[in-house]
Amino acid sequence: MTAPGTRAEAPAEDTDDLDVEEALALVREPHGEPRNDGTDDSPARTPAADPQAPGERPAERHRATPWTRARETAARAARSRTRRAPVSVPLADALGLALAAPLDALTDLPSFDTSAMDGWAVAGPGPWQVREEGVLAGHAQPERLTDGEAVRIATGARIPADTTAVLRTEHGRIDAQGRLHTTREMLHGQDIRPRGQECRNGDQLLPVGTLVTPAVLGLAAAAGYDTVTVVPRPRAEVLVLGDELLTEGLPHDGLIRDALGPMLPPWLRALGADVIAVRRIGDDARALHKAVTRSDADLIVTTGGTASGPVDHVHPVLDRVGAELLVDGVKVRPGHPMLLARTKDHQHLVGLPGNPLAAVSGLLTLAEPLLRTLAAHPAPEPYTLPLREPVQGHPHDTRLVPVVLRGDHAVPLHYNGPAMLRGIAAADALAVVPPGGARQGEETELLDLPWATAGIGVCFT
Ligand SMILES: Nc1nc2c(c(=O)[nH]1)N[C@H]1C(S)=C(S)[C@@H](COP(=O)(O)OP(=O)(O)OC[C@H]3O[C@@H](n4cnc5c(N)ncnc54)[C@H](O)[C@@H]3O)O[C@H]1N2
Ligand code: MOO
Repeated sequence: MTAPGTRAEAPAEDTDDLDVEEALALVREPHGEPRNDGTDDSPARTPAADPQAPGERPAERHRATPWTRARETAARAARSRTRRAPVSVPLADALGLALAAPLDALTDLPSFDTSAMDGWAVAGPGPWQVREEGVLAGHAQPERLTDGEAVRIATGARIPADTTAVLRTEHGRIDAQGRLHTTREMLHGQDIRPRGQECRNGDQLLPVGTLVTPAVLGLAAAAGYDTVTVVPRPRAEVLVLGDELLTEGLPHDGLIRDALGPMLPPWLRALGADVIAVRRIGDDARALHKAVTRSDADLIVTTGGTASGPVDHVHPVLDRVGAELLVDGVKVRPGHPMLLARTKDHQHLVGLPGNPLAAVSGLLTLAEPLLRTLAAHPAPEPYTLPLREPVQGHPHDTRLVPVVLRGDHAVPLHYNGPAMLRGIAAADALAVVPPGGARQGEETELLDLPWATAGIGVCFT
């Protein structure tokens, strides 16, 4: 936690400077005018000209991992551990998981010769005598037809033996003698779906690793499955740190509402995790130590306490449990104090900074590649769009800036300071702005947000 007075007590190089992200948020309004309308959460100041980022000690810069490498490290960390055993789950629980076994057809599809249309099953050339009883879908095997005979048939019904074609209702006419005539030329086998047209029993329908979408669920059911074998969701536990956090009501007396407790669990679920617990730890090193050592989650996500204030307990606790720090700071704004550690053989910890947008940045930089790899999900295809407005860059670090997608452009949003959620709450994606910034019209990589690509109902299961 950033304790009251921390900045005042910090070494001279840290004291006066704004965090660069906060400063940039002030000056990146249209026409490059400094903003002074009270909508940012930092005092109206201009950024320092010093190329060393404000609020940052040289040692931190040296240690911090470049953004792209940090993401690769997180994915590699997940690959380096043994994957959990595949599980068999009912179709209703499989959405969003990856297949751990190929989906092989358990039957021919269709499993019997089927009528593709409502009409008549006919045998031989017309006109045909129409039988009295029709054939409906789901009913017993109909009687064989003889040449010159027809029978009423519904879409999906079994084709009687010796049927030569199905005549659609709209292409047939019954004369005064009750005989059926076709009004069109008919082909042999027309509008019959032959057994095995889509697949034969044992054919591979989908390979290992396929993401279970609603369409996959439909195919699996059609092919005879009640359960599918999938890679289990990685289990995540969220530890919310900070004595200043309220879980309800209005902020008061220096206390603020916990924004991350409500935000992270559904977001982690959208990233493929099963959130097994959310614990409030306060600023209590012993409680944090206990929670970390007792957890059997695949991923522990902490919020806050990553910096070096008097109650920032994440580093000391990681030291104490003998964790291996894989990433200790990332060259990204916001969120540079984020970290990734291996706490046990099969467990990692992502430390998200407490500032809410910085936490989002940590979530997408470290937790997303880790969870995606544990869940055996494919990496999203990188894509770019031109920026509608220029975005000022950090001198050394990547910036992640909330944008909305409008037509063929990404439009940067305001309210993108590290402590703000107003921009991201309206955003479709985060633009990955390289060190030095991006010009108007410059093609810029985008990270989609889960609700923009899949919709809340699909993703946040
Ligand atoms: N001397 C330095 N101070 C700070 C530095 C630095 O480099 N040197 N970095 C700043 C940056 S950048 C960030 S980001 C934060 C990260 O700090 P922590 O991870 O230790 O986070 P806290 O100090 O606990 O909290 C920061 C801020 O966020 C608020 N917060 C915390 N948890 C929540 C929550 N669940 N919901 C809403 N808001 C939360 C907290 O009250 C603080 O205002 O450190 C800077 N300081
Ligand atoms: O720049 Mo910090 O990393 O506020 O988020």
